[in-house]
Amino acid sequence: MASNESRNELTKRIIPQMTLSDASNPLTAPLKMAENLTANERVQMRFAIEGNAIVTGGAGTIGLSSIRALLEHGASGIAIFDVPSTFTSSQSAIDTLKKDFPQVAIRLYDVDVRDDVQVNDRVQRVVNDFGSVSLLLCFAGVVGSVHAHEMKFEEWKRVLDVNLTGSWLCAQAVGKQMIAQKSGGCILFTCSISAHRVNFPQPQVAYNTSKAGVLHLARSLAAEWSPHGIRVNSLSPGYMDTILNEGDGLTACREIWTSRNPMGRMGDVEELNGAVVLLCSKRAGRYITGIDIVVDGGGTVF
Ligand SMILES: NC(=O)c1ccc[n+]([C@@H]2O[C@H](COP(=O)([O-])OP(=O)(O)OC[C@H]3O[C@@H](n4cnc5c(N)ncnc54)[C@H](O)[C@@H]3O)[C@@H](O)[C@H]2O)c1
Ligand SMILES: OC[C@@H](O)C(O)[C@H](O)CO
Repeated sequence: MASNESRNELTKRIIPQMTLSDASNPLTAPLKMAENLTANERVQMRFAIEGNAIVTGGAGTIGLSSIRALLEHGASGIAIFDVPSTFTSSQSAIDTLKKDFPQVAIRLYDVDVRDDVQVNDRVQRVVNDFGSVSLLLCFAGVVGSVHAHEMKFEEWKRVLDVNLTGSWLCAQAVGKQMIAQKSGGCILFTCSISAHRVNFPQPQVAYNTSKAGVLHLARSLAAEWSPHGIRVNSLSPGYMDTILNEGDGLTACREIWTSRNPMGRMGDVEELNGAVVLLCSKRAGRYITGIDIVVDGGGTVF
């Protein structure tokens, strides 16, 4: 087994800009826990969220719920990336967040995650506004239920462009910034149980494929960016009780989904937040990278 030092030399030889055991890499620096803390303070510290977060699709149902969890655990700033129409429909929920966390800057950025120019521009604006970015959570996503043999190319492209290419563009723009900051970072993508097995009964070849792509995107970036102190993971929700699962024939599918779930129900978005906090916390999540957490009430066991 290669020692950390010899692995570092090897890594540097192959990819010279990488620095696995650089003292500034938060993933290899010694783990310090402050002394003289109460048990409660230790718990809080373990699950603390540190720094500023960019949250794509942050004005959507799961995005807003996750932002609340990040704020409850100490995030210092939130940049929400979403489209104008969703900012309008979620205006009152965003106002409530701002009222509940008056000490934290919560800023909105209109961005279509499919557009690399927009994505890079908005990430730069976040850096100008907040000074730095420590976390990226990608929730921006669309769903489509069309039979494969009837699907138009535009529909395939719509789903793949938002779910897979959009996740990649945001991760690349933020990852470059994190590497330049030299203080590590954390990226969390949203997959789905459909990244693991095909959704049924709704025909969702583009959606399923996009989410399986995101799963491997997370693993690939975890492998490449650990030497820069950046952890990359993904979350796979099962069927959650959200508007994404209404309309387009999906409401009728709910009975089938719940009948195939050991808990016999859909999930509440709050039930995702334990996994979100674990994966995003600098201490509790420190040795976790390249994994996917499935939160589905056991929906993938049979
Ligand atoms: N709800 C579920 O059951 C479920 C299950 C598994 C995975 N997911 C995934 O979780 C994520 C969030 O889902 P949700 O239930 O909160 O749905 P949602 O529709 O409430 O949220 C999706 C968000 O993405 C935004 N978005 C869409 N296209 C965009 C674009 N081009 N640029 C920027 N933003 C864009 C939307 O405006 C919206 O705010 C999605 O990626 C979805 O695939 C959801
Ligand atoms: O697989 C579950 C989800 O990804 C999603 O809620 C569903 O596919 C939308 O129809």
